[in-house]
Amino acid sequence: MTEQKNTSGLEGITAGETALSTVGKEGLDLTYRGYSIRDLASSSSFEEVLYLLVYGVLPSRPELDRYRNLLISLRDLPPALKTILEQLPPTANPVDILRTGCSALGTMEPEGEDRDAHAIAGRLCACFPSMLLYWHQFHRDGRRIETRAEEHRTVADQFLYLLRGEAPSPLHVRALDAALILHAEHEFNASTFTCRVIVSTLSDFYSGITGGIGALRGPLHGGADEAAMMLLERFSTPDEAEAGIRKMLEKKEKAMGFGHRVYKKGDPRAPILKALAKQLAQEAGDRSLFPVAERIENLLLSEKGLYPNVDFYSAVVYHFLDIPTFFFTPLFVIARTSGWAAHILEQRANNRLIRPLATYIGPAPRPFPKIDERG
Ligand SMILES: CC(=O)SCCNC(=O)CCNC(=O)[C@H](O)C(C)(C)COP(=O)(O)OP(=O)(O)OC[C@H]1O[C@@H](n2cnc3c(N)ncnc32)[C@H](O)[C@@H]1OP(=O)(O)O
Ligand SMILES: O=C([O-])CC(=O)C(=O)O
Repeated sequence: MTEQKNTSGLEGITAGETALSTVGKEGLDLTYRGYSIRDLASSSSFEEVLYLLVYGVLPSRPELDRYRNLLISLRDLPPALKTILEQLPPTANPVDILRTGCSALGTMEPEGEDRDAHAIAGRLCACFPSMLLYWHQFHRDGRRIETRAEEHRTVADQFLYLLRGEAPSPLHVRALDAALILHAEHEFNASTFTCRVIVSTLSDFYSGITGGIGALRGPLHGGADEAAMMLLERFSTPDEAEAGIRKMLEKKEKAMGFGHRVYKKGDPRAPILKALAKQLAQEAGDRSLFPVAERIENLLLSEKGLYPNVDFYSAVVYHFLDIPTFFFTPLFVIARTSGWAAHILEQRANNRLIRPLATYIGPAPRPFPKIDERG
Protein backbone atom coordinates (compact mmCIF):
# COMPACT_ATOMS: atom_id res chain seq x y z
CA MET A 1 0.00 0.00 0.00
CA THR A 2 1.38 3.45 -0.83
CA GLU A 3 1.60 5.80 2.12
CA GLN A 4 -0.93 8.67 1.92
CA LYS A 5 0.80 12.07 2.20
CA ASN A 6 -0.85 14.50 4.64
CA THR A 7 -1.69 17.51 2.54
CA SER A 8 -4.09 19.20 4.95
CA GLY A 9 -3.23 22.89 5.24
CA LEU A 10 -1.54 22.35 1.84
CA GLU A 11 1.45 20.89 3.72
CA GLY A 12 4.20 19.84 1.35
CA ILE A 13 2.37 21.12 -1.75
CA THR A 14 4.37 23.24 -4.20
CA ALA A 15 1.93 25.93 -5.30
CA GLY A 16 4.07 27.89 -7.74
CA GLU A 17 7.51 29.30 -8.46
CA THR A 18 9.43 32.17 -6.94
CA ALA A 19 12.79 33.84 -7.48
CA LEU A 20 12.54 35.75 -4.21
CA SER A 21 13.67 33.50 -1.37
CA THR A 22 14.77 29.99 -0.46
CA VAL A 23 12.89 28.52 2.50
CA GLY A 24 13.98 25.09 3.69
CA LYS A 25 15.77 24.29 0.45
CA GLU A 26 18.41 21.73 1.37
CA GLY A 27 21.96 23.02 1.13
CA LEU A 28 20.78 26.58 0.70
CA ASP A 29 20.73 29.10 3.47
CA LEU A 30 17.71 31.40 3.59
CA THR A 31 18.45 33.89 0.84
CA TYR A 32 16.64 36.89 -0.62
CA ARG A 33 17.28 36.93 -4.38
CA GLY A 34 20.38 34.82 -3.71
CA TYR A 35 21.87 36.92 -0.89
CA SER A 36 22.24 35.24 2.50
CA ILE A 37 20.10 36.69 5.27
CA ARG A 38 23.20 36.59 7.47
CA ASP A 39 25.01 39.02 5.16
CA LEU A 40 21.91 41.14 4.68
CA ALA A 41 21.19 41.34 8.42
CA SER A 42 24.77 42.23 9.35
CA SER A 43 25.76 44.49 6.47
CA SER A 44 22.71 46.03 4.81
CA SER A 45 19.71 48.11 5.81
CA PHE A 46 15.97 47.51 5.53
CA GLU A 47 15.80 50.13 2.75
CA GLU A 48 18.40 48.19 0.73
CA VAL A 49 16.43 44.97 1.21
CA LEU A 50 13.19 46.68 0.21
CA TYR A 51 14.91 47.96 -2.95
CA LEU A 52 16.40 44.52 -3.65
CA LEU A 53 13.06 42.77 -3.28
CA VAL A 54 10.98 45.27 -5.23
CA TYR A 55 13.45 46.26 -7.99
CA GLY A 56 15.38 42.97 -8.21
CA VAL A 57 18.91 44.36 -7.66
CA LEU A 58 20.91 45.81 -4.79
CA PRO A 59 21.10 49.61 -5.03
CA SER A 60 24.42 51.37 -5.58
CA ARG A 61 25.29 54.00 -2.97
CA PRO A 62 23.82 56.93 -5.01
CA GLU A 63 20.70 54.85 -5.76
CA LEU A 64 20.30 54.03 -2.08
CA ASP A 65 20.73 57.70 -1.10
CA ARG A 66 18.08 58.70 -3.64
CA TYR A 67 15.75 55.92 -2.49
CA ARG A 68 16.17 56.91 1.18
CA ASN A 69 15.34 60.52 0.33
CA LEU A 70 12.29 59.37 -1.61
CA LEU A 71 11.08 57.23 1.30
CA ILE A 72 11.56 60.13 3.73
CA SER A 73 9.45 62.34 1.45
CA LEU A 74 6.74 59.67 1.51
CA ARG A 75 6.36 59.59 5.31
CA ASP A 76 3.70 62.33 5.48
CA LEU A 77 0.06 61.31 5.83
CA PRO A 78 -2.80 62.87 3.84
CA PRO A 79 -5.02 65.06 6.11
CA ALA A 80 -8.03 62.82 5.39
CA LEU A 81 -6.11 59.81 6.64
CA LYS A 82 -5.11 61.64 9.81
CA THR A 83 -8.80 62.38 10.41
CA ILE A 84 -9.62 58.69 10.04
CA LEU A 85 -6.80 57.71 12.41
CA GLU A 86 -8.11 60.17 14.98
CA GLN A 87 -11.58 58.60 14.72
CA LEU A 88 -10.40 55.01 15.15
CA PRO A 89 -10.78 53.70 18.71
CA PRO A 90 -7.79 54.00 21.07
CA THR A 91 -8.49 50.41 22.09
CA ALA A 92 -8.12 49.03 18.55
CA ASN A 93 -5.54 46.36 17.80
CA PRO A 94 -2.65 48.32 16.20
CA VAL A 95 -2.46 45.77 13.36
CA ASP A 96 -6.02 46.79 12.48
CA ILE A 97 -4.88 50.42 12.33
CA LEU A 98 -2.44 49.45 9.57
CA ARG A 99 -4.99 47.24 7.82
CA THR A 100 -7.55 50.06 7.85
CA GLY A 101 -4.95 52.72 7.05
CA CYS A 102 -3.73 50.72 4.05
CA SER A 103 -7.23 50.28 2.74
CA ALA A 104 -8.09 53.96 3.30
CA LEU A 105 -4.91 55.14 1.56
CA GLY A 106 -5.94 52.98 -1.39
CA THR A 107 -9.02 55.18 -1.82
CA MET A 108 -6.98 58.41 -1.62
CA GLU A 109 -3.95 57.42 -3.70
CA PRO A 110 -5.26 54.59 -5.91
CA GLU A 111 -3.04 52.44 -8.07
CA GLY A 112 -3.08 53.68 -11.66
CA GLU A 113 -0.99 54.87 -14.54
CA ASP A 114 0.58 57.64 -12.48
CA ARG A 115 1.13 55.44 -9.42
CA ASP A 116 2.44 51.92 -9.97
CA ALA A 117 3.04 49.03 -7.60
CA HIS A 118 6.74 49.88 -7.09
CA ALA A 119 5.80 53.38 -5.99
CA ILE A 120 3.05 52.16 -3.65
CA ALA A 121 5.40 49.60 -2.07
CA GLY A 122 7.76 52.43 -1.07
CA ARG A 123 4.87 54.64 0.02
CA LEU A 124 3.44 51.97 2.33
CA CYS A 125 6.78 51.02 3.89
CA ALA A 126 7.51 54.72 4.42
CA CYS A 127 4.17 55.71 5.89
CA PHE A 128 3.10 52.64 7.90
CA PRO A 129 5.26 53.74 10.88
CA SER A 130 3.75 57.24 10.54
CA MET A 131 0.16 55.86 10.57
CA LEU A 132 0.79 53.68 13.57
CA LEU A 133 2.56 56.26 15.71
CA TYR A 134 0.32 59.17 14.66
CA TRP A 135 -2.68 57.13 15.86
CA HIS A 136 -0.84 55.98 19.02
CA GLN A 137 0.45 59.39 20.13
CA PHE A 138 -2.85 61.13 19.29
CA HIS A 139 -4.82 58.76 21.50
CA ARG A 140 -2.19 58.64 24.25
CA ASP A 141 -1.93 62.35 24.92
CA GLY A 142 -3.74 64.21 22.16
CA ARG A 143 -0.52 65.11 20.28
CA ARG A 144 -0.64 65.39 16.48
CA ILE A 145 2.95 64.43 15.76
CA GLU A 146 5.04 65.45 12.77
CA THR A 147 5.82 62.14 11.14
CA ARG A 148 8.50 63.12 8.63
CA ALA A 149 11.36 63.27 11.21
CA GLU A 150 13.80 63.94 8.37
CA GLU A 151 16.97 63.64 10.43
CA HIS A 152 16.04 60.04 11.33
CA ARG A 153 16.87 58.59 7.96
CA THR A 154 15.88 54.95 8.18
CA VAL A 155 12.55 53.26 8.89
CA ALA A 156 14.06 51.76 12.08
CA ASP A 157 15.37 55.12 13.29
CA GLN A 158 12.14 56.98 12.47
CA PHE A 159 10.01 54.30 14.17
CA LEU A 160 11.99 54.42 17.42
CA TYR A 161 12.15 58.20 17.36
CA LEU A 162 8.39 58.63 16.82
CA LEU A 163 7.71 56.06 19.55
CA ARG A 164 10.05 57.52 22.17
CA GLY A 165 10.18 61.20 21.23
CA GLU A 166 13.98 61.12 21.52
CA ALA A 167 16.81 59.90 19.32
CA PRO A 168 17.48 56.16 19.73
CA SER A 169 21.00 54.80 20.23
CA PRO A 170 22.89 53.43 17.19
CA LEU A 171 22.74 49.93 18.75
CA HIS A 172 18.95 50.09 19.02
CA VAL A 173 18.55 51.37 15.47
CA ARG A 174 20.86 48.64 14.19
CA ALA A 175 18.99 45.92 16.10
CA LEU A 176 15.59 47.02 14.81
CA ASP A 177 16.96 47.37 11.28
CA ALA A 178 18.29 43.79 11.40
CA ALA A 179 14.97 42.51 12.76
CA LEU A 180 13.08 44.24 9.92
CA ILE A 181 15.45 42.67 7.38
CA LEU A 182 14.92 39.21 8.88
CA HIS A 183 11.13 39.61 8.70
CA ALA A 184 11.06 40.97 5.16
CA GLU A 185 10.46 37.92 3.02
CA HIS A 186 9.63 34.22 3.37
CA GLU A 187 8.36 32.53 0.22
CA PHE A 188 4.76 31.18 0.21
CA ASN A 189 3.89 31.75 3.87
CA ALA A 190 0.18 32.22 4.63
CA SER A 191 0.07 36.01 4.32
CA THR A 192 2.19 36.17 1.17
CA PHE A 193 0.11 33.45 -0.43
CA THR A 194 -2.98 35.48 0.49
CA CYS A 195 -1.53 38.51 -1.34
CA ARG A 196 -0.82 36.38 -4.40
CA VAL A 197 -4.32 34.88 -4.42
CA ILE A 198 -5.85 38.36 -4.20
CA VAL A 199 -3.86 39.88 -7.04
CA SER A 200 -4.25 36.75 -9.17
CA THR A 201 -7.85 37.95 -9.72
CA LEU A 202 -6.33 41.18 -11.18
CA SER A 203 -7.33 43.05 -8.05
CA ASP A 204 -5.30 46.08 -6.98
CA PHE A 205 -2.09 46.34 -4.95
CA TYR A 206 -3.72 47.79 -1.82
CA SER A 207 -6.24 44.94 -1.71
CA GLY A 208 -3.37 42.46 -1.82
CA ILE A 209 -1.50 44.12 1.04
CA THR A 210 -4.67 44.64 3.11
CA GLY A 211 -5.44 40.93 2.79
CA GLY A 212 -1.85 40.05 3.67
CA ILE A 213 -2.10 42.07 6.87
CA GLY A 214 -5.28 40.22 7.82
CA ALA A 215 -3.57 36.86 7.32
CA LEU A 216 -0.40 37.86 9.17
CA ARG A 217 -2.30 39.01 12.26
CA GLY A 218 -3.23 35.53 13.55
CA PRO A 219 -1.17 33.92 16.34
CA LEU A 220 -0.28 30.87 14.22
CA HIS A 221 1.56 33.27 11.89
CA GLY A 222 2.86 36.82 12.53
CA GLY A 223 0.81 37.33 15.68
CA ALA A 224 2.97 34.70 17.43
CA ASP A 225 5.55 37.35 18.41
CA GLU A 226 3.08 39.05 20.75
CA ALA A 227 1.87 35.68 22.08
CA ALA A 228 5.52 34.66 22.68
CA MET A 229 6.10 37.81 24.73
CA MET A 230 3.01 37.11 26.81
CA LEU A 231 4.32 33.61 27.44
CA LEU A 232 7.77 34.89 28.45
CA GLU A 233 6.29 37.45 30.82
CA ARG A 234 4.55 34.75 32.82
CA PHE A 235 7.88 33.60 34.28
CA SER A 236 10.48 35.43 36.33
CA THR A 237 13.08 32.65 36.63
CA PRO A 238 14.25 29.82 34.37
CA ASP A 239 13.02 27.22 36.91
CA GLU A 240 9.57 28.79 36.97
CA ALA A 241 9.58 28.74 33.16
CA GLU A 242 10.57 25.08 33.04
CA ALA A 243 7.77 24.08 35.42
CA GLY A 244 5.24 26.24 33.53
CA ILE A 245 6.17 24.93 30.10
CA ARG A 246 6.07 21.33 31.32
CA LYS A 247 2.51 21.93 32.54
CA MET A 248 1.57 23.47 29.19
CA LEU A 249 2.95 20.48 27.32
CA GLU A 250 1.02 18.08 29.57
CA LYS A 251 -2.15 19.98 28.69
CA LYS A 252 -1.14 19.87 24.98
CA GLU A 253 -1.02 23.67 24.83
CA LYS A 254 1.16 25.25 22.15
CA ALA A 255 4.17 27.37 23.03
CA MET A 256 3.96 30.36 20.73
CA GLY A 257 7.12 31.24 18.82
CA PHE A 258 8.05 27.56 18.37
CA GLY A 259 7.59 25.14 15.51
CA HIS A 260 7.31 25.80 11.81
CA ARG A 261 5.50 24.31 8.85
CA VAL A 262 8.67 24.05 6.74
CA TYR A 263 11.67 24.24 9.08
CA LYS A 264 11.79 21.09 11.13
CA LYS A 265 15.46 21.49 12.17
CA GLY A 266 15.40 25.15 13.09
CA ASP A 267 14.55 28.53 11.59
CA PRO A 268 17.81 30.16 10.34
CA ARG A 269 16.56 33.58 11.42
CA ALA A 270 16.23 32.56 15.08
CA PRO A 271 19.96 32.28 15.96
CA ILE A 272 20.62 35.71 14.44
CA LEU A 273 17.81 37.23 16.48
CA LYS A 274 18.97 35.33 19.56
CA ALA A 275 22.46 36.84 19.26
CA LEU A 276 20.91 40.31 18.97
CA ALA A 277 18.65 39.62 21.96
CA LYS A 278 21.68 38.52 23.99
CA GLN A 279 23.58 41.69 23.13
CA LEU A 280 20.59 43.85 24.08
CA ALA A 281 20.04 41.87 27.29
CA GLN A 282 23.66 42.46 28.30
CA GLU A 283 23.34 46.15 27.52
CA ALA A 284 20.20 46.33 29.67
CA GLY A 285 21.83 44.37 32.54
CA ASP A 286 19.04 41.76 32.24
CA ARG A 287 19.31 38.66 34.42
CA SER A 288 15.84 37.32 33.94
CA LEU A 289 14.17 37.51 30.51
CA PHE A 290 17.01 36.17 28.38
CA PRO A 291 17.79 33.22 30.71
CA VAL A 292 14.04 32.42 30.83
CA ALA A 293 13.91 32.46 27.01
CA GLU A 294 16.95 30.20 26.75
CA ARG A 295 15.53 27.69 29.23
CA ILE A 296 12.26 27.53 27.30
CA GLU A 297 14.20 27.00 24.08
CA ASN A 298 16.30 24.17 25.57
CA LEU A 299 13.30 22.48 27.15
CA LEU A 300 11.14 22.53 24.02
CA LEU A 301 14.00 21.12 22.00
CA SER A 302 14.75 18.27 24.42
CA GLU A 303 11.10 17.44 25.19
CA LYS A 304 9.40 18.02 21.85
CA GLY A 305 12.12 18.49 19.24
CA LEU A 306 10.74 21.99 18.63
CA TYR A 307 12.94 24.92 17.62
CA PRO A 308 12.20 28.64 18.02
CA ASN A 309 10.91 30.34 14.91
CA VAL A 310 11.44 33.97 13.86
CA ASP A 311 8.78 35.17 16.31
CA PHE A 312 10.39 33.97 19.57
CA TYR A 313 13.65 35.88 19.83
CA SER A 314 12.28 38.84 17.87
CA ALA A 315 9.89 39.27 20.81
CA VAL A 316 12.91 39.41 23.15
CA VAL A 317 14.70 41.88 20.86
CA TYR A 318 11.67 44.18 20.68
CA HIS A 319 11.18 43.99 24.44
CA PHE A 320 14.74 45.22 25.04
CA LEU A 321 14.13 48.02 22.55
CA ASP A 322 11.31 49.17 24.87
CA ILE A 323 8.74 48.56 22.17
CA PRO A 324 5.31 47.81 23.65
CA THR A 325 4.15 44.26 22.92
CA PHE A 326 1.14 45.48 20.93
CA PHE A 327 3.52 46.93 18.32
CA PHE A 328 5.39 43.67 17.64
CA THR A 329 3.04 42.38 14.93
CA PRO A 330 2.67 45.85 13.33
CA LEU A 331 6.47 45.85 12.97
CA PHE A 332 6.17 42.52 11.20
CA VAL A 333 3.61 44.14 8.85
CA ILE A 334 6.00 47.01 8.09
CA ALA A 335 8.85 44.61 7.30
CA ARG A 336 6.81 42.03 5.38
CA THR A 337 5.20 44.68 3.16
CA SER A 338 8.48 44.56 1.21
CA GLY A 339 8.16 40.81 0.58
CA TRP A 340 4.43 41.03 -0.15
CA ALA A 341 5.10 43.79 -2.69
CA ALA A 342 7.76 41.70 -4.44
CA HIS A 343 5.44 38.69 -4.57
CA ILE A 344 2.60 40.77 -5.98
CA LEU A 345 4.93 41.98 -8.74
CA GLU A 346 6.15 38.41 -9.36
CA GLN A 347 2.58 37.04 -9.47
CA ARG A 348 1.50 39.71 -11.92
CA ALA A 349 4.50 39.12 -14.18
CA ASN A 350 3.25 35.62 -14.97
CA ASN A 351 -0.31 35.63 -13.72
CA ARG A 352 -2.84 32.85 -13.73
CA LEU A 353 -5.90 32.88 -11.46
CA ILE A 354 -5.16 30.85 -8.30
CA ARG A 355 -8.12 28.55 -7.85
CA PRO A 356 -7.53 25.05 -6.44
CA LEU A 357 -10.10 22.27 -6.00
CA ALA A 358 -11.76 20.86 -2.88
CA THR A 359 -12.84 17.30 -2.18
CA TYR A 360 -16.57 17.42 -1.53
CA ILE A 361 -17.54 15.82 1.82
CA GLY A 362 -21.08 17.25 2.23
CA PRO A 363 -24.48 15.53 1.98
CA ALA A 364 -25.59 13.66 -1.15
CA PRO A 365 -28.21 15.42 -3.29
CA ARG A 366 -31.53 15.56 -1.38
CA PRO A 367 -35.04 16.99 -1.85
CA PHE A 368 -35.49 20.67 -0.97
CA PRO A 369 -38.16 21.18 1.74
CA LYS A 370 -40.27 24.34 1.31
CA ILE A 371 -40.18 26.71 4.32
CA ASP A 372 -43.39 25.34 5.96
CA GLU A 373 -42.30 21.72 5.51
CA ARG A 374 -39.19 22.11 7.74
CA GLY A 375 -39.26 20.65 11.27
C1 LIG B 1 6.22 33.96 11.05
C2 LIG B 1 5.57 32.65 11.30
O1 LIG B 1 4.46 32.44 10.86
S1 LIG B 1 6.42 31.43 12.13
C3 LIG B 1 5.19 30.49 12.95
C4 LIG B 1 4.55 31.29 14.04
N1 LIG B 1 3.55 30.52 14.78
C5 LIG B 1 3.78 30.06 16.03
O2 LIG B 1 4.83 30.24 16.62
C6 LIG B 1 2.63 29.35 16.67
C7 LIG B 1 3.07 28.05 17.36
N2 LIG B 1 3.43 27.07 16.37
C8 LIG B 1 2.49 26.34 15.72
O3 LIG B 1 1.28 26.45 15.99
C9 LIG B 1 2.93 25.39 14.64
O4 LIG B 1 4.25 24.94 14.87
C10 LIG B 1 2.82 26.03 13.24
C11 LIG B 1 1.41 26.57 13.00
C12 LIG B 1 3.80 27.17 13.09
C13 LIG B 1 3.16 24.97 12.19
O5 LIG B 1 2.13 24.11 12.24
P1 LIG B 1 2.04 22.71 11.50
O6 LIG B 1 3.05 22.53 10.47
O7 LIG B 1 0.60 22.61 11.07
O8 LIG B 1 2.36 21.72 12.64
P2 LIG B 1 1.33 21.16 13.67
O9 LIG B 1 0.58 22.26 14.35
O10 LIG B 1 0.49 20.10 12.98
O11 LIG B 1 2.30 20.49 14.70
C14 LIG B 1 2.88 19.19 14.59
C15 LIG B 1 3.06 18.63 15.99
O12 LIG B 1 3.97 19.48 16.72
C16 LIG B 1 3.29 20.07 17.82
N3 LIG B 1 3.65 21.47 17.87
C17 LIG B 1 3.90 22.29 16.82
N4 LIG B 1 4.18 23.51 17.26
C18 LIG B 1 4.09 23.47 18.59
C19 LIG B 1 4.28 24.43 19.59
N5 LIG B 1 4.59 25.68 19.26
N6 LIG B 1 4.12 24.07 20.86
C20 LIG B 1 3.81 22.81 21.19
N7 LIG B 1 3.62 21.85 20.29
C21 LIG B 1 3.75 22.18 19.00
C22 LIG B 1 1.81 19.93 17.51
O13 LIG B 1 1.02 19.95 18.68
C23 LIG B 1 1.76 18.62 16.80
O14 LIG B 1 1.88 17.60 17.75
P3 LIG B 1 1.09 16.20 17.57
O15 LIG B 1 1.62 15.62 16.30
O16 LIG B 1 1.43 15.48 18.80
O17 LIG B 1 -0.35 16.59 17.45
O1 LIG C 1 6.98 30.63 6.24
C1 LIG C 1 6.06 30.55 7.06
O2 LIG C 1 5.15 29.67 7.02
C2 LIG C 1 5.98 31.47 8.19
C3 LIG C 1 7.22 32.29 8.38
O3 LIG C 1 8.18 31.85 8.95
C4 LIG C 1 7.22 33.63 7.82
O4 LIG C 1 6.26 34.04 7.17
O5 LIG C 1 8.23 34.34 8.02
